[in-house]
Amino acid sequence: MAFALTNLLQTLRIGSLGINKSDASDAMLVEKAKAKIDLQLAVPEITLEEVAHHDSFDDCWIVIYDRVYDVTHFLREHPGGDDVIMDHAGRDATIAFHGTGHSRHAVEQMRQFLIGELPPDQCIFRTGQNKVLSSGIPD
Ligand code: HEM
Repeated sequence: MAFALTNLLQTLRIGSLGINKSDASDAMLVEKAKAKIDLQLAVPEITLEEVAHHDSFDDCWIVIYDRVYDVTHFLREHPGGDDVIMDHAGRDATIAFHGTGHSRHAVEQMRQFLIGELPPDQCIFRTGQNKVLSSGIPD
């Protein structure tokens, strides 16, 4: 299903380059397809208390912008070193992550480690007036 939707998105992108198609209707279809893909990426809620249990080199979760990432297998490959991530193992690493000024590539790479999101009452970046506004951070 995801494969089919990806194909659809690619087809529409090519179509909207100008071959007799309404850009507006293309855009609408793309938005609908994206929404379906987003639904498929839905992840479970994980509390900060649960995250705190995963604070070791062999089992390392971190929170970035209210989302939970299992970076256990990424630690050794991290271009910035394993120690800087281990400093935040089992905890919120948002400020450190953002302060380092990670590239768009890093933000994209992060998606593959996503395992959950904080419950709404523990979110501090994506709730109420505090919606994340930084460019490059996943929607
Ligand atoms: C899943 C989470 C993370 C991913 C996918 C990730 C990815 C990357 C990547 C791809 C780079 C190379 C430079 C770039 O493209 O921006 C990098 C560098 C770096 N990262 Fe991360 N990172 C993550 C978490 C963190 C955290 C939590 C810290 C905490 C301080 C951190 C600190 C650094 C540092 C210090 C560098 C080196 C910057 C430099 O030498 O210019 N990263 N990271």
